[in-house]
Amino acid sequence: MSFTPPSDPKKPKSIKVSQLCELCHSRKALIKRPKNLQKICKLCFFHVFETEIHNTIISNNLFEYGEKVAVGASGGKDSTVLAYVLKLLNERYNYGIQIVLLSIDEGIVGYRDDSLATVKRNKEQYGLPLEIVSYRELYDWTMDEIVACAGVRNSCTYCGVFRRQALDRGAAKLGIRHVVTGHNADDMAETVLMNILRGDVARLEKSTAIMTQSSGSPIKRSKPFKYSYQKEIVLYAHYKKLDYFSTECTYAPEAFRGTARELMKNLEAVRPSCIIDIIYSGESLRLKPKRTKRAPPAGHVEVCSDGSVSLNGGDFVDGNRCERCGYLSSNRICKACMLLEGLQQNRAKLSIDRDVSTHGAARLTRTLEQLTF
Ligand SMILES: Nc1ncnc2c1ncn2[C@@H]1O[C@H](COP(=O)(O)OP(=O)(O)OP(=O)(O)O)[C@@H](O)[C@H]1O
Repeated sequence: MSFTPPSDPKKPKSIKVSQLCELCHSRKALIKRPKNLQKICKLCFFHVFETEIHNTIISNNLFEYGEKVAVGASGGKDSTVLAYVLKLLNERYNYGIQIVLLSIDEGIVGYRDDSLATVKRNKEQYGLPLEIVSYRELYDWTMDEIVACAGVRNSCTYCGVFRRQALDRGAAKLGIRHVVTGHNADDMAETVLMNILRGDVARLEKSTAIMTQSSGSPIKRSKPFKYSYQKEIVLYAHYKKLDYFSTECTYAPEAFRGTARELMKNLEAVRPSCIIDIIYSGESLRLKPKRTKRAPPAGHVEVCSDGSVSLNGGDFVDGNRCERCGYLSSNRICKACMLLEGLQQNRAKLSIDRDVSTHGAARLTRTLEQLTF
């Protein structure tokens, strides 16, 4: 491509060749791509970023024409960029999908309420319908209450199980069978690393799948940002001036995930391609066939030495429904109901004041501190 002359011919700016975009060779390079350190201009960055996501969508046949798709919208950078880019690509390439924003309100005062305000603005900005489903309406618990009852240590376990099911139930309510989330390449690599370090072979096998579907559930999940670097998502949101919420969750990430994240960041600083390389390694692993092991009894909840909760719902039955809540579950009792049972036993013991409308977790924590056992 030819060199673009400066806009004011009287004041010619000498652009060093090294400062020109390495892709169009005409505009000034403004961004060093975190993925491959290429120096490129803003327009080429938008183009490559969007095109790589389009290629991921097409090469993995993520969407069917006419399909209704729910974007798991948390108001954070990843899902905000996902909603924006999906709408743009859907119009540009005519995927023929109908996009809906689906948000889960976990009930974390001072965090999720603020991020949901962002999603409500995104709804207007992008002209997309929004559905909000809350833990309170589904489980009669908020995350603030759960943390006050079960402690902050296991909060990610509870939140993860409930959010997963809540997204499914929210989608089912809307008659949607496909949920897309903003999980990015960094999240993927981090998960592969964590599973390797834990020796969790069963999870390792599934951790790089772009599309997943639980047995017994009609709802599939996909991750169009599987190969998109977090730093590039942030850059895109910044240069596109997207409206997103950037505060970390009140409850710190699971300690081990935090350590794996730190390790990934250090590795990326030395060798940026290691994020993609870890994903490729995960995809290429061939695991030994599994040995069958006798399952613990149904409803068994085991707290491991690292504080994590291991769940077992007994015999695996495809297409089953949970005996308690009636929602689709591959186990006799779904994971959410197993966790709820433990929480309810604690609630009965502690008789926690449920009115958290004013002070959230702080109020409940104080209530707990006043109790004697
Ligand atoms: N409360 C929620 N409601 C709907 N979807 C959610 C919610 N929380 C998370 N998700 C979905 O799961 C993805 C990964 O969530 P995670 O908690 O890891 O947040 P994240 O990496 O900070 O992403 P984001 O920047 O979108 O918040 C999000 O991108 C989003 O698609």
